[in-house]
Amino acid sequence: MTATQRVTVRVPAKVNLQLAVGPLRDDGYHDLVNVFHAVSLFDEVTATEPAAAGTFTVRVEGEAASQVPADATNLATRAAEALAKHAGQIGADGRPYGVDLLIRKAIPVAGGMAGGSADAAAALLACDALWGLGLPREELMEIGAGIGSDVPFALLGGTAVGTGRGERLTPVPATGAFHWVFALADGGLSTPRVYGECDRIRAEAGEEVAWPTADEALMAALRAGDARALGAALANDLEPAALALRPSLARTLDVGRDAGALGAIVSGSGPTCAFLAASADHARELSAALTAAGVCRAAVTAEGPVPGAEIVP
Ligand SMILES: C[C@](O)(CO)[C@H](O)COP(=O)(O)OP(=O)(O)OC[C@H]1O[C@@H](n2ccc(N)nc2=O)[C@H](O)[C@@H]1O
Ligand SMILES: Nc1ncnc2c1ncn2[C@@H]1O[C@H](COP(=O)(O)OP(=O)(O)OP(=O)(O)O)[C@@H](O)[C@H]1O
Repeated sequence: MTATQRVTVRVPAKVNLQLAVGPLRDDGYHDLVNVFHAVSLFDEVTATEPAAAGTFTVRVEGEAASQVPADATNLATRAAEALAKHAGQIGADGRPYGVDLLIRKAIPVAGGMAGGSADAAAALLACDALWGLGLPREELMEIGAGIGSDVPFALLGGTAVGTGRGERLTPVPATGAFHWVFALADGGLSTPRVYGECDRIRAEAGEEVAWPTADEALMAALRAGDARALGAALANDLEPAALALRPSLARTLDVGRDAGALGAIVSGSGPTCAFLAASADHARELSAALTAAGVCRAAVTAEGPVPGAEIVP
């Protein structure tokens, strides 16, 4: 261990600007073109030296804490244990690596905004610092990919295209800031269930599943910082599946569109819905309209892109 006794990392949620889902692979995953965008809705993960060397514990605070497992299945704990294994289990001082993790949750749970993946990414960065490993971020991203497809992006942040199962990332140059509103839903949706429903809908329609490709109009909108063009280009192949599993989301999307959103989309596997606004003021208006219509548990505003996981000084 180093002299550092406690490290806190702040980590953003994501929204998928384009989620093109290709054919189902033999390993149960789908090849994707996944345009990730990090937004200013953050979890915080604090890593502290454990009372007993070699132990891994986790506590969760926040409104949704009861929905998050506080045991070895927590994605943050799994990430810390994977990092300890990667580093050879025993520190330079001869003691086995271990950590007490505290997660302060603000990202909706099972909401399609990669909250669990964000916590895993934060735990990797926090334990790397706590244990004095100093691994390059690329190496942490590789370890993260073993925990979940969305984990590497939470370490990278900004806007990036993910290929493969979403873990192979290329940053996308984007100009300016985009203003978002997120309509949070009661309860979550299971990611494997939503992918399964997507496969079922496609099989029923007898569709040939195309190889996913990046949308050039979307890339141009990002380069130009053109919110109107970006709003028109937002696309999510998982949306029909999320709507089939949670039909009430159709009305949430309609209310946002009617209130003048530049784009309205289910975020990732849902059930959070994302709305692109023209300005910060417009985002506040949209948020008020969604709340007044009673089509969400809560509406929150955020900006993107923001950096990936960062140590809080
Ligand atoms: C929906 C998204 O959040 C969009 O960014 C991601 O694709 C899901 O990423 P994630 O939650 O990190 O997912 P993982 O933990 O890697 O995988 C969970 C499950 O989702 C499905 N899955 C995930 C990623 C992918 N490219 N194809 C899939 O079919 C698989 O059933 C997999 O068993
Ligand atoms: N640290 C964590 N935070 C939230 N959920 C966790 C965590 N660790 C494990 N989980 C479990 O993972 C499930 C999915 O949580 P998560 O919030 O990551 O979903 P999501 O945002 O829909 O994911 P994605 O957008 O990556 O598909 C939860 O229902 C919970 O049981």
